[in-house]
Amino acid sequence: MSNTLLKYCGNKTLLDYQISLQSNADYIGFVFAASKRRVCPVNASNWVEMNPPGKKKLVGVFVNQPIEEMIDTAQRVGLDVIQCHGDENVDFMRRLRSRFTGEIWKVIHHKNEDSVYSLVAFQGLITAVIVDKKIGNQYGGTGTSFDWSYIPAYLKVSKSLGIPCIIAGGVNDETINELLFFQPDGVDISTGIESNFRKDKRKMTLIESMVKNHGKQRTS
Ligand SMILES: O=C(O)c1ccccc1NCC(=O)[C@H](O)[C@H](O)COP(=O)(O)O
Repeated sequence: MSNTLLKYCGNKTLLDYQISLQSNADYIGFVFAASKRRVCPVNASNWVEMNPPGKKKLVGVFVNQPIEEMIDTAQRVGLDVIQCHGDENVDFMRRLRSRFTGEIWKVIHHKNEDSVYSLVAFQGLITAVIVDKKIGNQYGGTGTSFDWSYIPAYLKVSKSLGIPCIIAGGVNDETINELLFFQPDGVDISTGIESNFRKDKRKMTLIESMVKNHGKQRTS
């Protein structure tokens, strides 16, 4: 079996969430930030109450939002992970760390080599890093990849900090084999598991078989 962590993000309806629940994903994400995938905490909390996530962990995605809002949403929905997907700085992350006992993930929007080393400043404050692509004021969910030749550098730095490195942006059934070649710790997908803006079970199954087969090749 592959040990690559899998997160399915941007679950926008009860049906999306139920489809993700039936998948082999480790993490299920809700976007609580400005986005076409934004969900309201009351709806997400009702869905979770009706369909408890079992062993899967719930992730809330936020972009430059107040800590109080993150904590309220985390408590209401029962989030295991707060994912800061904006321009949150070290001081903000330190304050969040002192208020939230669960996992905290921080995005790095890859621009250039400096982006790789910007991760070091968050040492001790975050439990995983997500590397993603930002386009204009679209902080995530763009369906577009950053320059993957930088992945080995991100993996090296995150390993030295003792945290997993999760790759996001433009991952789908046509690109995932190329990504798995780099052996990331985790993969985060939103657009690539959708058809007509709704989560697609068939695409998830295809991606999961590729992740599983890749794991087999690595260990045999
Ligand atoms: O998904 C969004 O709409 C979104 C909007 C604003 C900030 C973050 C967002 N998504 C965060 C994620 O974790 C996505 O899975 C990640 O950006 C990858 O997206 P995609 O390229 O669509 O697979």
